[in-house]
Amino acid sequence: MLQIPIIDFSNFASDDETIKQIYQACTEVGFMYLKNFDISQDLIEQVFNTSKHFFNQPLEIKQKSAWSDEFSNQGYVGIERERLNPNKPGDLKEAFNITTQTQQPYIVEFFQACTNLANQILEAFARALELPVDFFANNHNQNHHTLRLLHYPPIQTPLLPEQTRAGEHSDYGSITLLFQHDEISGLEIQTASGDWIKAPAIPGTVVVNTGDLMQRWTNNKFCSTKHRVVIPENTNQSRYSIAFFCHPNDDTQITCLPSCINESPMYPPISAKEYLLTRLQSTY
Ligand SMILES: O=C(O)CCC(=O)C(=O)O
Ligand SMILES: [Fe+2]
Repeated sequence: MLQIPIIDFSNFASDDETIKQIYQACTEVGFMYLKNFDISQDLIEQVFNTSKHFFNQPLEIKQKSAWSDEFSNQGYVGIERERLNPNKPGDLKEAFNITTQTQQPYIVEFFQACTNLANQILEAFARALELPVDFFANNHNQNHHTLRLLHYPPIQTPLLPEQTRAGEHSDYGSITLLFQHDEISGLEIQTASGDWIKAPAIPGTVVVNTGDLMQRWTNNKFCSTKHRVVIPENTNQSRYSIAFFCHPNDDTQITCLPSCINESPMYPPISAKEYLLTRLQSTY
């Protein structure tokens, strides 16, 4: 049975064994849990508190900072507005997208901490693929990342057929860091054989998954695994999570890496910006 590995990240810079584990996770699962990474649990807790405080406000207040378009891709996204699976009903969640323009103190600090961790992970990926260590990080230095606070409210209305908290999808960017809270899980990932396995919250860890652009870049060596958030048994509880979506620089051409190609590349080159805009346009 396929499992999502838990990898100790503390010695990533010097330990080849860590790099091997990361390579295996990216090629076989597309998901991993990291523990002993450099973001304090206190800071993560502060951001969850900020998130709860924000979503607790009346809808009229939240709507004042409503998401307006995929070009700025920031602000409040109301319940059922987004369909991560465009063929299914709207997702039973609300979200707040944050880019580098935000001023809120804990958020600014957390955004920076996530950027640093993402760069370390990108460095580990480069080593795993025997590329120059700063290959991926150099293509991510213009800060096009998005931090997303997510709230899945208690289910109060009857569900539409096949409606869920987040429809099955793969992430669009290069990597995603996902912080889960409490025991109220629901995150599931799809294995190559099509089964769904649970990805519960594990205290002290961050979930890391590789997105579509990383899959393209590596010519399918690293997998962009489908995942979803299902309705829990106890429908009265809220679920909170925080996702940090890493995006390469807008003008980075995502061209299959020669070292990952056996016969011919599986994808034509595409700029990171063009790919992300196309995907965002299909989900709102
Ligand atoms: O909330 C979660 O656990 C996952 C959310 C997710 O997959 C996404 O927003 O892309
Ligand atoms: Fe996702």
